[in-house]
Amino acid sequence: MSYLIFQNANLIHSVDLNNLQILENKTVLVNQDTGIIEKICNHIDEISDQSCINNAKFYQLKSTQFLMPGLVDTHCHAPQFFFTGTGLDLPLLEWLDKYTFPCESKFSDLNFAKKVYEKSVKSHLYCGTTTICFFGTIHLEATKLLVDIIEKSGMRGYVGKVCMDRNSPDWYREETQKSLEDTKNFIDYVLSKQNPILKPVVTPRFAPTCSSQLMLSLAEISESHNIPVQTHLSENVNEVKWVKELFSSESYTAVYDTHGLLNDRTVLAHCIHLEDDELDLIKKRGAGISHCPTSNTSLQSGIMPTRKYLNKGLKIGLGTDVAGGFTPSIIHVIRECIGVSKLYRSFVKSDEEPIGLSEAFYLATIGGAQLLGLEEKIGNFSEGKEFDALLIDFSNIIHKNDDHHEPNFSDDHSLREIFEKFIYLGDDRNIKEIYVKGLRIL
Ligand SMILES: O=c1[nH]c(=O)c2nc[nH]c2[nH]1
Ligand SMILES: [Zn+2]
Repeated sequence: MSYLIFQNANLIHSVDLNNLQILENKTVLVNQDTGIIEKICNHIDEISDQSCINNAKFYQLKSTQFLMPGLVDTHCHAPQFFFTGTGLDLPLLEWLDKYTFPCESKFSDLNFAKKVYEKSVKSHLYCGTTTICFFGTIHLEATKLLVDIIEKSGMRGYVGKVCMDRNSPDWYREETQKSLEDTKNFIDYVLSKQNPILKPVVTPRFAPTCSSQLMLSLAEISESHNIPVQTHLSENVNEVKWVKELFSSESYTAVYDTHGLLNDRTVLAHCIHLEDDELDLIKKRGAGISHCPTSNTSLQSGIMPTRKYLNKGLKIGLGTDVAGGFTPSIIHVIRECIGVSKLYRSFVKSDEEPIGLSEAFYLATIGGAQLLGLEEKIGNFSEGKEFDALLIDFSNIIHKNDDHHEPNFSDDHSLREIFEKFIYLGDDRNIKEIYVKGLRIL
């Protein structure tokens, strides 16, 4: 057995939605073979098994450093990295036609796919994302390649081959049967890797581009393999109207439910314009929501009423939704989550408390883990969980604006303040090391 022992470690993590715990000067014992955090204590003497200590690699952390859980991105499009930061002048349906479908159609070319996917995966990892839930494209081989690239990176990856058999250009659309066969082949491919940190996801793009037959059969595949589902729900008012027309349905959420796609493994991106009965249905089925505020602002989609959903007890994680969202950074999405909920309070509902920093951080870690069914494994530093962590250093970084980045831990600022500064002012340059399941991957 090999072990890691961190000494003088400051740890910052969420215990629950309202409880950000800051632990100073701890000793952390991680078993690198299992990836599990075996002990968090005040002093190495409290580790009773001497063989752990004899087989350990020691890290002495500085007072300017802290460990926080790896970030969870619960909704993102790997191919759209190609046009991130461009084409944000249109709302959803027009944006899909003008920018998204033309870009994604290029992933039939595996050389192009390799080039983009390597950069896409790296860009998320560098921002501190250790678990990511990706949409690929409709192409089987390119989406398999995406899985290979994630595996090589060492990240935890949930990946779906996109399914869509109508209402898109004929050069970016599948035959229903081929979509189903490729989905099954994709699932077999990922499962055959027997890699516990990789999971296939059944991925109907969204109701407008999926026939009833496709969605019903995808639901069966998800059920028979016990595999998660990801899709988009209620992002844009014209989209909602279109879905109601296409399916003569009382609600958008009911469309997924009547096709068997709503269950406790389902990740629903956006969920902005939902009626109360739709929220009740999502809750009843145990499905959860990926909140993507950066994207929602960029595509003029609206503001998700996060406080209301939290009060309902819905599962919520955060998503970058690149390239509707322009940044691969979940840290940035934390800021946006707080920012849009303040706007919501100012302009929509003055009696709803905005989301605070501790809560947004919870959503980016434990919330995301819950949404992906990983709450027993990751999300914080409880003993017995797997060690997915970022080592943050707020010193020794050459930033052009050093005034922001050279606080003195012990003299001028509390650890809590340093943490807040990192969330609002920090970036990938402050992320010194990244661990997944006990292994250093960056
Ligand atoms: O933000 C989004 N990005 C997409 O690619 C997409 N497809 C359907 N609905 C979508 N929403
Ligand atoms: Zn999306």
